[in-house]
Order: sequence, then C-alpha cells, then structure tokens
Amino acid sequence: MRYSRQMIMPNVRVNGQIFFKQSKVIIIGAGGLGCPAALYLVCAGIGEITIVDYDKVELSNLHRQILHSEEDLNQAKVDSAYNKLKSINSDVKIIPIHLHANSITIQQLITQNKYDVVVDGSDNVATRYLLNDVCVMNNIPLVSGSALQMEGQLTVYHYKGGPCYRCVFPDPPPPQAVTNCGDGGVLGPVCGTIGTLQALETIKIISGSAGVLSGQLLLFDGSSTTFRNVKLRGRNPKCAICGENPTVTKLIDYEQFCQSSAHDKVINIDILEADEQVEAKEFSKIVSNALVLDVRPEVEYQMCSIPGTINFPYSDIEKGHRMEKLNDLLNDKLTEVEYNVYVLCRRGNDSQRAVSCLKNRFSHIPVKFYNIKGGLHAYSRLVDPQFPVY
Ligand SMILES: Nc1ncnc2c1ncn2[C@@H]1O[C@H](COP(=O)(O)OP(=O)(O)OP(=O)(O)O)[C@@H](O)[C@H]1O
Ligand SMILES: [Zn+2]
Repeated sequence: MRYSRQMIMPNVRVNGQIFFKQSKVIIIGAGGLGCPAALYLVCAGIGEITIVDYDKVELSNLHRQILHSEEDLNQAKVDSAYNKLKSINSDVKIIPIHLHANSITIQQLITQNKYDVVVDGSDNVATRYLLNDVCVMNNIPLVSGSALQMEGQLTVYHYKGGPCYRCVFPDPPPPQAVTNCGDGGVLGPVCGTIGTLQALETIKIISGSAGVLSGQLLLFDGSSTTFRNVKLRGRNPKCAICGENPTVTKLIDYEQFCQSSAHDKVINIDILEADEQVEAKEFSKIVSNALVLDVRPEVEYQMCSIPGTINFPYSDIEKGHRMEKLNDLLNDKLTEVEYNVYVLCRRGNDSQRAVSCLKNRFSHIPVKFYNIKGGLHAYSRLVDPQFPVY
C-alpha cells in the first residue's frame, strides 16, 4: 500500500522496490540538501540510510533544513533528522551518526558498510574532495549537489566509467573564491530543488535506470526557473585518483590540500594589539556617546543594528571607496584632542581588518580606531541577549 504509487511505474515495479529495500545509502550533511534528499529516500523505502553530520540545529537553519523544527534547536542535526524520518517511515533503518567526516572516520564507515550510493550534502570544498576520493577508492557512485543564493548544481560522479570530481576539478579553488551560505545566503526552495534531485538520482542509480546524470552538470537558476545541462569532460586518464596512474592512493589531509577547513564555521582572526580592542561589555557603557562604524554589508545593517551606529561596509574600506565621505565624517566629529572611533561587525573579524586599514589610511589625523571584540555576536551574548544574531 505504502509504495503502490511508485511500484506500479514501469521504472520501479516489484523488483525495483525490492532493490530499494536491499540498498544502503549514506548521506553526508543533514542541512539544506541532506534534509530533502533524506526525506524522499526514506519515503521511497530505501532499506538503510545513514546520516552523518557533526553540527547542531540553529535557528538560521530552519528556513531550509526542513527536517528540523523549533523544538530541535541545539540538538544534534542527526538526532533531529532521525526523529522526523522515523515518524515518516518506521520500516527504514535509519542510522544517525553525529560525527565530522574526515579521512579517518569516513574510511572506517565506508569499509565497514557496503553502501550503494554516497550523497554529498556538505557545504565545503575539503569534504567534497574527501568524499570523491573515498568513493573512487571504494567504487561507489557519488551524488553531488550544491546550492547558493538562487542557484544550484547537481551531478553524479564516478558512475559507470564517468568522470569523478577531480577529473573535472583537478585543483581546489582558491579559498577566498568560495562563498558559503552563511555569508552569501540561500533560498530554501533552491536547496529543496537540488536535494530532491539528489534523491531522484540516488533512486535511479539503485534501480539501475538509464539517464543517470553522469558526465553532465545540471545548472539550476531559481531567479528565472531555468535548468541547463552542460556536458562535462569525460573521465580524465591523467586524473590523480581515477586515472590510469593515480598519484593519490590513500586519503590525504583535505583541509591542507584545499587550504580551507572542512566545515563552514568562521575561524576567528587576531591581527590587532590588545590596546586596540574593546570588550563588548566595556563598549556597551560608551556606545551611546561614541562614534561607531558598523562595517557589515548594508543588508545586514538593515536587518539589525545598534541605534546611533553608522554603517560603513568593510568592502568599501578595503577597496578605499568613499573615503572622502569617511574623511568628512571623521573631521566632523573630531575635536582638538584625539578622538576614538569604534569599529563593529558581525563576529569581530572584518572589524579587525577594517581597523587595520583605517589606522593606516587616517594616520595623519588624531583619531584612534578600536575593534569591538567578537562583534555583534559577542554583544548579543554578553550584553543584550535580545539583540538578534544570524
Ligand atoms: N565533513 C563533514 N562531516 C559531517 N558533516 C558535514 C561535513 N561538512 C559539512 N557537514 C554538514 O553539512 C551540512 C551542510 O548544510 P548547509 O549547507 O545547509 O549549511 P549549515 O552549515 O547548516 O548552515 P550555515 O551555512 O547557514 O551555517 C551542515 O549541517 C554541516 O554540519
Ligand atoms: Zn577522476
């Protein structure tokens, strides 16, 4: 009864459904892509689904990570996903694993279990290379997806002689060229579209259907609702992992290889002297009378800001744009004695960079720039819990 509407299809039939039940799929990431992918695979009656994620549910996840709800905040994503999925289909064996997939942990998982498909629902380049390499080494197809802002991409790597991720992208992109959802934003239905299509490709692979998206890249543009398929280069005989003479013969340190971390958490920088920094608590005592530059992008300033602060985005400061305006602003406020300017951002990284730029640029006037340590996140944590963080 449960599967009747898909079983009567010529693409599935009774045999196909039995294949589903006998299959094992592993999904890395229970986020924007992993949630819809897992949901449809569980509904379809895949026998065993392992979900791996190291993170906890945050409020800023809920607009797109559709397995998690308000009551799951701060819970491990895999536990939240498990509970929802189990309530939808208790016949599927769902294995939640609260773990960061790295060269050691993924190798153990993959060698101990015979997965038919790996679904990449992660959000960072290091994990993409890791999953690619482990899939090639263990001969498992990799269903790969990504989504950012209004756009998404989808393809299947290492499937029936098709190219792997390294065939197409032999070298990782420069770390500064990669934008994550936390900085670039993403629309929920765009993730939903790609995650759902990842489930579809997985089902097609398992049922042995023709038309698996191998050797092609699907480009989805949500702003015009258009899909485009581009042909990818075929398998590269010189590929470092799936080529004729592979140079990568065991899993490596992918964070080092990509020069970026295998998660999208922001790493705090520390580039200023101690006397150029002000703690959030101290700042709260002077904020009402101080000149405060909030260097976040305009849209973020519009979402929430401390009254009386002035928005002057770091992107302008970095490029030296609108400096006359800043000069006027500083001159207006300047008195005979040295004047203090407090620089604020979301987490305290861009504000440090801004202080660094500004003190060089305005070294000719009696002004001293201070960084607010930990930015608005620290302000919300230590001073005003009502101040929204995102
Ligand atoms: N190596 C990894 N091992 C396990 N889980 C991973 C790994 N890399 C990424 N993930 C998980 O993949 C998911 C990706 O989800 P998504 O792209 O929606 O972003 P997010 O990290 O939840 O949110 P945001 O970017 O808004 O902070 C996250 O839940 C993340 O924890
Ligand atoms: Zn390859």
